[in-house]
Amino acid sequence: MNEKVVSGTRNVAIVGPYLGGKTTLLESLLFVSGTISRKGRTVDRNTVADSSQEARDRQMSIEVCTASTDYSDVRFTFVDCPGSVEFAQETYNALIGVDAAIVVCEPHTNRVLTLAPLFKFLDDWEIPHLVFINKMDRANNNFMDVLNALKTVSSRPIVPHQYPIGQGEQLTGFIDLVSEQAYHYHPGAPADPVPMPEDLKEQEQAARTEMLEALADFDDHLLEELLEEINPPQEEIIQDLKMELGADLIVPVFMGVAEQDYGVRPLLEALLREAPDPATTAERRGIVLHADAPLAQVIKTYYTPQGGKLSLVRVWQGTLTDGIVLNGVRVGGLYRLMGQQQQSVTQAQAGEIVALGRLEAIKTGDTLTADAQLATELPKAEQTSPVYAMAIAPEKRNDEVKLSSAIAKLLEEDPSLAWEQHGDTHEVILWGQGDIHLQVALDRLRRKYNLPMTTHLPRVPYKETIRKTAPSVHGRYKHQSGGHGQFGDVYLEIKPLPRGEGFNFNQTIVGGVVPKQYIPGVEMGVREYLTHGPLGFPVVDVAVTLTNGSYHSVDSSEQAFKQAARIAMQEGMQKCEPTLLEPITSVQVCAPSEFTSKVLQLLSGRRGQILGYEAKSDWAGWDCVSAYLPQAEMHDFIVELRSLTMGVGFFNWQHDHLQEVPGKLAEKVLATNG
Ligand SMILES: Nc1nc2c(ncn2[C@@H]2O[C@H](COP(=O)(O)OP(=O)(O)OP(=O)(O)O)[C@@H](O)[C@H]2O)c(=O)[nH]1
Repeated sequence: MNEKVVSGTRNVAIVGPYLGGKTTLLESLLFVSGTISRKGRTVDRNTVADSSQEARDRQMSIEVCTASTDYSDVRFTFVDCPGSVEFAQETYNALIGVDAAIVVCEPHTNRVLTLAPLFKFLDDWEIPHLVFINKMDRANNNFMDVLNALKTVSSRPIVPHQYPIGQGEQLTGFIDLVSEQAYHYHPGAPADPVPMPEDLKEQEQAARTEMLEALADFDDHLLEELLEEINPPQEEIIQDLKMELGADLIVPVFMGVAEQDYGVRPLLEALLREAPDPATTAERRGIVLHADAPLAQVIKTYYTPQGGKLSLVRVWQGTLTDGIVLNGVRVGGLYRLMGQQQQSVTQAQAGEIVALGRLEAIKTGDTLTADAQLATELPKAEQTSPVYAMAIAPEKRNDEVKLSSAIAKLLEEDPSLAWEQHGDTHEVILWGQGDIHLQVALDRLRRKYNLPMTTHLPRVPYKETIRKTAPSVHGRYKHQSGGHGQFGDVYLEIKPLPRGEGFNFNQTIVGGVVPKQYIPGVEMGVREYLTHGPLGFPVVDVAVTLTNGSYHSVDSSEQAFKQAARIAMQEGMQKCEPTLLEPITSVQVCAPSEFTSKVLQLLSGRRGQILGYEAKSDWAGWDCVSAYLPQAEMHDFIVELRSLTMGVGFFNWQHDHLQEVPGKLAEKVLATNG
């Protein structure tokens, strides 16, 4: 298919907190630029993005979706990203491949904290971004107050680019602070220029001065003009906005009502004028352009409902063509995506975002080259660690064999999932970022792979140990049933070991009372018994010594000694005061410092042992609390942590040690697990 020739490309991510209106904004951007003639609505489940059944069912974005539109001879590829924290990894992986990001937020000062992790990521990765304050028809906070609140979560200066005329339901238009031109919004049509409202002149001047002063911090010429009270020419201001946004020095702020297309054309115009082009982005990322050498990076992997694999890539340099071999794999199809629709293209140039077909064994984040010599890995977004688990099993037993390959594909599509088959509980555990995240994964297993699953809370992998020594326990196995019989006879010492020492087996046999060839049988019998101790759990931190025994020259065998050892263990362990052990994780919980006392309470309320807390070194205004937390208390810890911290708190964890379960609680655990 012949494609329209355009003079430039911009790849722009649409990011921001949950339900801020990102998908609606994309719909509006496609509409005002003429790519779609009728807008869909998320409630009607007919938008270009959020086109998967899993997204439509929930009326929320669950993965990145791209759509392109040509505007004034430039091809914009927008990447609509999910807002829910449970799908943040999707957003981070995609942000690596764009030239700029529009941060969509709501005009509420008390919600800006939800932007903190996103701003942090954008700042750390130096991704040029601007803010679009959406839902201005619902604003109940003053515009400048929202701006000031935004300043508290951004390390870059927040710079007004527009000023609203009216507020909330009274919103009628905006003033462009560069041209000082006022506009009147019209539903479904471009805004009309109108005279500047007299009563807003003062506020407009104040906002404009704020913008110019912020720009002048990076431009001495502009600073001089301001000091000499010279009104700088518009071209100079636009040039500064372009340079300073492109270098991620400032964050310009726009506004509107995406649902009514208010403010969307000016946003598109600003992106056209001021957003950095792909070559500038590549240069800033330190990618030295060799025009002929293809270099791309995967920012998302999809498995289509038909089962085909698509790798969404940012082409950093060179040209990709269908059939090209990248990282040793032949590309089977080149597509531009419009939500779930694929449009075949013959080639993709440096700076484009396209989907490549059938790149088996290639993962999200991978750097793709045609020439192995050039294969230096481009940096990729850090992997978020899984914090929420569910045990899963196929509804139909025969499906067990299909499960691992289906899960492998799920993980390719969504690298923030993880899975394990637990060694002790034998459960298949699916790990992710929260309940919705895992429910989406289960829906995909059912729909795409015809694998309906049952779920339950993962069992806590309790273990047990002993408190006392049994110095000499006797086990005798004697069996006579025709032919030759079975005879094994042992004395064992069972002793507790310090925590974390595991298990060891010794023998102090003298005079061959238990012949050497039978001793491995004894150890086997002991080990087998210890997989399931008197309380029903695997036994740890125990030493068993074979001290004595006897044998029969005809009837003894390794098997008989194994049985004898089991008998001794069964009897002896009861005398050793078995006790229940629970896994304790070491957690690091991070949240804005205003929530630290709540985090401490949350941990203590869940039997956590606080080890201390300190300011998070790489994040001003955030604290990290270190603690030991019983794994039994971790299941919905993230849910409560998020609800206490406006959704921004997170934690990392790892198994640390085993610890005795306190008496009363142990009784409860044994009553429910026994
Ligand atoms: N009043 C008002 N509502 C809006 C506006 N823009 C979007 N909405 C509504 O806000 C809700 C969320 O919009 P979406 O576009 O799905 O939000 P989103 O940011 O894409 O959602 P996620 O990607 O799931 O985080 C929908 O009900 C929209 O109709 C707006 O400008 N004004």
